[in-house]
Parts: sequence; structure tokens; C-alpha cells
Amino acid sequence: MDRGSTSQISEPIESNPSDNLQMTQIEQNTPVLRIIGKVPLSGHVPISGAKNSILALMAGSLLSSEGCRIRNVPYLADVKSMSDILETLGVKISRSGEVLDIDTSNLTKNSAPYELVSKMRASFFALGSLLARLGSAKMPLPGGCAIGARPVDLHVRGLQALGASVQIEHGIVHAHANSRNGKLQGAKIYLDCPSVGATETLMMAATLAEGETMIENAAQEPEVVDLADLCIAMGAKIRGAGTNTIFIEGVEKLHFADFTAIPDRIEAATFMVAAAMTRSTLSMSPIVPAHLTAAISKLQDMGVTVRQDAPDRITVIGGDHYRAIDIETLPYPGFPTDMQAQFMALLTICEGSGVVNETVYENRLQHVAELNRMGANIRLKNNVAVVTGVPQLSGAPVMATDLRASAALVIAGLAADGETTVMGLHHLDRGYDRIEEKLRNVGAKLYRTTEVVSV
Ligand SMILES: CC(=O)N[C@H]1[C@@H](OP(=O)(O)OP(=O)(O)OC[C@H]2O[C@@H](n3ccc(=O)[nH]c3=O)[C@H](O)[C@@H]2O)O[C@H](CO)[C@@H](O)[C@@H]1O
Ligand SMILES: C=C(OP(=O)(O)O)C(=O)O
Repeated sequence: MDRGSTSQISEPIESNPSDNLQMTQIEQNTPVLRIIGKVPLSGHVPISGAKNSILALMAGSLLSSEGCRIRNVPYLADVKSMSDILETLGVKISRSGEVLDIDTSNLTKNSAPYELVSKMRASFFALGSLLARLGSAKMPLPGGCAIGARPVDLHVRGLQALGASVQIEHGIVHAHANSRNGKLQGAKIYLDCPSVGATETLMMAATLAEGETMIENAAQEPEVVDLADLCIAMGAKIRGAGTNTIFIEGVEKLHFADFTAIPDRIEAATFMVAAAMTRSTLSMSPIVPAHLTAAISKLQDMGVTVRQDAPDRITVIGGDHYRAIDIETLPYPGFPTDMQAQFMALLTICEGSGVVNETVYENRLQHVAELNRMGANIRLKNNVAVVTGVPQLSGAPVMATDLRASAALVIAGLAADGETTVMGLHHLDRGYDRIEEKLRNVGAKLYRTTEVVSV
């Protein structure tokens, strides 16, 4: 198969849906990532601020008329989209390097446009802070990775428990506080499942409610704790974030805070897998080792050496042989669904067979077909994949179907024999800060191009 650059597509390709997607990309001349595989990596990778924290923190900033300063903000398409959304609400945002200043003194609008909210999931979480601050809010149903149905019923039911009336009309959620003074009322809320977004939406909403709120079966993810910490820094009274029961005592108003977001545990885990897959040695910092317990333990079970060099730094030392293991995705502190695709890529070159059970989302195994295109041996039944290791992946043109799938394909490409072309880079750009630069700095050979690639 010829994957060289040409001025036009040289040959017709067989029709299958994935190939048609590739043709579309190629014809439109959209950027692709070309990766030369089997180049050993070595060195240090700086880890950026956590995407899923920053986006929630930006939503949280709306709770105060004094705004906030957020540090450690990565360069991501999602941060730009969230900034655009806040700006449509009347918020002023200025960025200087990794510092974001958010001026919420002129929050004039309570609704965000569909075109922006549909790009990402976290934008919807601002429903909680807008409703708490303004007494009413309208938010289109959210977007984000197409990995399952991703309803918002828990957000809606929780807001209703807090005394809001909520209607969904024409794809827009309309919420307003029922009380005369426009305030929400503290309540006891039980979440049917520990949803990260619902916990964040409801925690924000409850900070300015009258009385105490208790969220039971709350999500315990580090990003929930980070949001709680920002709210506390702004004057909120929150206890229990990071456990399954969160207590929030409503306060009259919040004030300015200067806050630094946690490092991105999913980005760190992605580079950890990249080191293992390329049989290389990579260190990374800053990280919070406790946020990476599941990933570190799974890598060690596979036979990968992981060394903690300092409280905020680890080194991953790849080897020649890895054992296949089983993985089941679960809410934190279980194994994160956002690391499933990357670990599946690593499993494709382990010895033996491992079972991957995706329990959080109904449709988060679309990368299986693309990894198989690279020579992997993965069989799929519903949400369970059986991955049987092969000695070597081979480079191929592949299509990223969602954010973490795109990362899995990039690291598979780094380990594969020959050249891999990854298409669908808008997914990658949502969540990985300057990934090509970071990889090139440790020796990887990859470049983004809009050249026409013949397949
Ligand atoms: C921006 C952000 O932080 N995104 C993360 C967040 O997404 P997000 O907050 O959307 O994920 P949730 O924890 O809410 O979703 C977990 C499961 O609960 C279901 N559910 C959720 C809400 C609801 O009202 N009803 C319902 O049924 C979802 O469909 C899903 O199956 O946590 C997920 C789980 O760790 C991660 O994969 C995402 O990267
Ligand atoms: C699924 C993810 O993001 P989102 O919830 O924004 O779609 C992710 O970060 O892996």
C-alpha cells in the first residue's frame, strides 16, 4: 500500500464506511498526523493542567461577581470553546500564557448558544452556576465525545430537588428557581450513579442556595475535588468532596480567588502508555501519583516498571515483554474510562489475551476497528473486547473517532512498524495540549500536514 504524498488521490479505494470517512478527510485536505513508528523515545514530558478540571473551574467562576484567576490552563480547543461560551454571557476573559483571568462582573446573559454548547460536555455544567447566580438559566443539551447516550437526567432531577423548575423544550433546558427571592433551596440529593458532571453542576448550584445540601453517591474524581477547592477558595462552605457524600452549606455570595488547577492525570497516563508501548523511558511531571493509582497498578501488572522519582514526578521504563491483563472501567477510584483506549492500544502488543470491559459508556470502543486496521487482534462483543497480543502493529491510515481514541491511535502509531496517518485531529486537539511538540521533544517523529495522502 502506497502512503506517499501526491498531488491527487492516485487510486480508487474499496468502499467500506471507514474508508469513505478517510476519503472525505483526504479530499477536504484537512490536517492529518503522520507518524513514523518504532522510533525510541527518551526524556521528560511536562504535564499540563487537567482539561476536565479547567472546564469545570471556568463554569465555577460564574458563581461570583468578582470572577477569578485560574493558573495552569492548557492550550486546548475545549478551553477556547468554553471561553467563547462565557464571553457570550458577558464575561471578559484574558489569557496570558497559562493564566486565565475571568471577569464575571458583567454577567448579563443567562443562556449560551447551541453552536458552542454542542461542541463539548462541560459547557452544560455552567447551568448550575448560572442558575445559582442569576436565578434562571437556559442551556442547550450538551455535546462532547460521541461515546454513548450521555443523558442529563441526574443534573435535571438534582436541580429540581434544589427547588428549580426545569423544562426541556426544543433541545434547550430551561431552569429557574421557584422561590420568590430567586434562590435555590438546600436539599438531600441521591445520584443514581456517581456522575461527575451532575455532581459538579449540583455542587455549584448548592453553594449559593439557602440551607444545607447533601449529595449522596457523589462522584469522587480529582476534578470534582478541584472544583470544590476553587469554590472553597471563593468562600463556599463544602465538606466531603473526594468522598461519596458531599455537604454544601449555602452562603450569600462568593468572592475572587486565585487558583491553580491540578495536573491532567489522563494526559499523564497517555504518556505513560506511550513510554511502555515504544519500549522507552520517559519521565513526567508535575503529576499527583495518587490520581494515577489505577493506571500505575495496571502498568505494573503488565510488567512495566514505574518509578516515583519525586512527590510529583514518575518515570516509566518500558521493557521487551508485557503480560496481558483484564481491565474494567469504573468511576474513580476505579480504572478511568478516559484511559481505556490508550491501555487497549498497549494490550495489543502484550503476550496473551486480556479482556476490556467498558462499563461507563455504551459506545466507547470505536477504536477497536482502527487498531485492528493496524494489525491488532481484537474481538468485540457488545461492550467487551478480547485483545490478543500480536508481536508487532503495522502503520496504517486510521480515523480518530473520539478524543481518547485519537490518543490511542497516536501512541499505537509511535510503536507500529512503518508510517501511520491519523485523521480526525479535531478530537485530539480538544484534550491534548501541544502533543506533537511534547512528543517531538522526546524524540518522536511525527508531523501534521494537509498534504494529500494517497492510500
Ligand atoms: C468534561 C468532563 O469532565 N468529562 C468527563 C466526565 O463526563 P460526564 O460528567 O459527562 O460523565 P458522567 O460521570 O456524568 O457519566 C457517567 C455515566 O453516567 C451517565 N449519566 C450521566 C449523567 C446523567 O445525568 N445521567 C446519566 O445517565 C452517562 O451517560 C455515563 O454513562 O466524566 C466522565 C466519566 O469519568 C469522563 O469520561 C469525561 O471525560
Ligand atoms: C470524554 C471526554 O471528554 P468530554 O466529556 O468533554 O466529551 C474525555 O475527556 O475523555
